[in-house]
Amino acid sequence: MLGPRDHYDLAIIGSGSGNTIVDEAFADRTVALVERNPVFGGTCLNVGCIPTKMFVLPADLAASPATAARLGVDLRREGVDFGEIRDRIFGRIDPISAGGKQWRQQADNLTLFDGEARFVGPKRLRVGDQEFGADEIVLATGSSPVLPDVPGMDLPGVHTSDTVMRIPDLPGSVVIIGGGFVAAEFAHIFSAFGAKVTQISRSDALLRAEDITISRRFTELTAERVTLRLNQEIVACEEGADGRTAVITRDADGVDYTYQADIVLVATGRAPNSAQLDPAAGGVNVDDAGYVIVDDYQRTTAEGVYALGDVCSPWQLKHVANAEARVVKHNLLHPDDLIKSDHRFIPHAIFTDPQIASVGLTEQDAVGGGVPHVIAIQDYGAVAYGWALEDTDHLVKLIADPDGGQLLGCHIMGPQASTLIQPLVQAMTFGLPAREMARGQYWIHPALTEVVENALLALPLGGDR
Ligand SMILES: Cc1cc2nc3c(=O)[nH]c(=O)nc-3n(C[C@H](O)[C@H](O)[C@H](O)COP(=O)(O)OP(=O)(O)OC[C@H]3O[C@@H](n4cnc5c(N)ncnc54)[C@H](O)[C@@H]3O)c2cc1C
Ligand SMILES: NC(=O)c1ccc[n+]([C@@H]2O[C@H](COP(=O)([O-])OP(=O)(O)OC[C@H]3O[C@@H](n4cnc5c(N)ncnc54)[C@H](O)[C@@H]3O)[C@@H](O)[C@H]2O)c1
Repeated sequence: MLGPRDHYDLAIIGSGSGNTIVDEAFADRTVALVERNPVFGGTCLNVGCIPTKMFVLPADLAASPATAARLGVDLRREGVDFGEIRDRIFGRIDPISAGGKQWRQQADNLTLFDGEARFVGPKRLRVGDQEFGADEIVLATGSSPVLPDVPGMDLPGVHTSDTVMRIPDLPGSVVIIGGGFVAAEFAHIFSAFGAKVTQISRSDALLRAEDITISRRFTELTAERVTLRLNQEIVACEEGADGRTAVITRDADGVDYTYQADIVLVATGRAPNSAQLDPAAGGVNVDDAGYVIVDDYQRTTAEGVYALGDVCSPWQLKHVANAEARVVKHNLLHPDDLIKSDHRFIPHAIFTDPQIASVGLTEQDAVGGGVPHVIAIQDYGAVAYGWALEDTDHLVKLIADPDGGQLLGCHIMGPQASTLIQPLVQAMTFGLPAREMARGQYWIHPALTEVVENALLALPLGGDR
């Protein structure tokens, strides 16, 4: 490893997507890489996308007896070995994280700093008692869970997604606070594993940022699997009976309720890790929500300082952080030929039950923004593979421009949604109109992709189908 120096060519703060930038193309540059967490590799690898999805797959299997029964197959869930699942997941992830750190420590042009970085002046950083400057700096410090400002959030039974995947045993009961992505995924995981789940949301529907049809139907389906309490504010968490934790809530009429559970998962959003950087000292401006302000080239307001990922991207998605890291990498290597980030058609998927995937405008966006549009809703149950699934609940909803038929928004809820959405993302990104997409290619019969084909054909665009 390169010993600490007073000056580097490049400093990168954060070992998540920031760690993907430096490769052999940077061999002639001195690099400082700073990570405050002893665990290397950031959120996605250690406490985010990867371990959650590794829990979701066994949860899907654990939930499958109910689906199988509808099809005349008697599957029995004999049990879920939570400890075995947890240890298998982290037995795989932890060595990848440790290996990534070791690899960086061996690089002869890079110093790995263990500690929290902050600006002490323009292009000048402090980590612990060490101070150094850098010609260029990349802020890739991610985001952290935000907890409601109520008493009891520090009780031992209260978890966030950072800690809940390493608990010793499967809890008998879980209260989940929140109605967003994290809450949806963990409600599926814990309920499928057999825990009694109570989900509490302060609003009247789950996943309210999704298209209104999806949000409403998902809320109804969730209420069949977990105890769902809507329109309740969190008042406090307290120590409950028998070592459990009590969650106190209040409804719109001022009536208080108490829910007791073995553990509480707080999933009330994430905020960018910018304040600890003392960005003002480095000339870096942040917005009211704390996001570092960047231009299309990922440049901050301070010359030579770039930012990427959750610290500057309200989308808070790994594929966005990675794409922005590729832009920053290019721009560091080619200062005379800068490229822009493309934030036009960013998809996301929520790996809950049922899966949800989406890209582009929702119906409420289109209506609210006065955007001319037509809509098609295609049920899974109306295509051949949907018959095989005996599907009754799931759908594809498309929103398109009535002139020209360009797709404006695509929303899928049901099996394989995260995969089915990809050709629609492709069509939007490359400007392929709906009719041409439907009729300009073969669709494998009777694959589930026919639900996308039929949704495209159902758009009221006029002309021949
Ligand atoms: C439970 C969960 C599930 C998720 N699932 C998905 C998913 O399925 N798909 C998806 O696209 N996205 C998912 N996400 C979001 C995804 O994990 C993030 O968008 C992504 O990891 C952000 O990457 P990043 O590089 O910006 O930040 P991070 O990966 O968080 O990296 C930032 C790093 O910077 C370090 N750091 C912060 N401040 C400092 C400082 N001052 N000095 C030094 N180091 C610092 C942090 O310790 C951290 O290691 C999930 C998130 C969570 C929480
Ligand atoms: N599959 C994926 O891509 C995936 C999975 C998990 C997380 N993520 C990313 O991580 C981000 C954070 O996830 P999240 O679920 O924590 O946030 P979120 O923004 O998706 O949902 C937060 C929820 O908490 C509620 N809330 C906020 N403050 C509250 C309060 N004080 N009291 C009660 N409820 C409150 C909100 O109304 C909302 O329902 C997501 O936005 C997403 O970008 C992505």
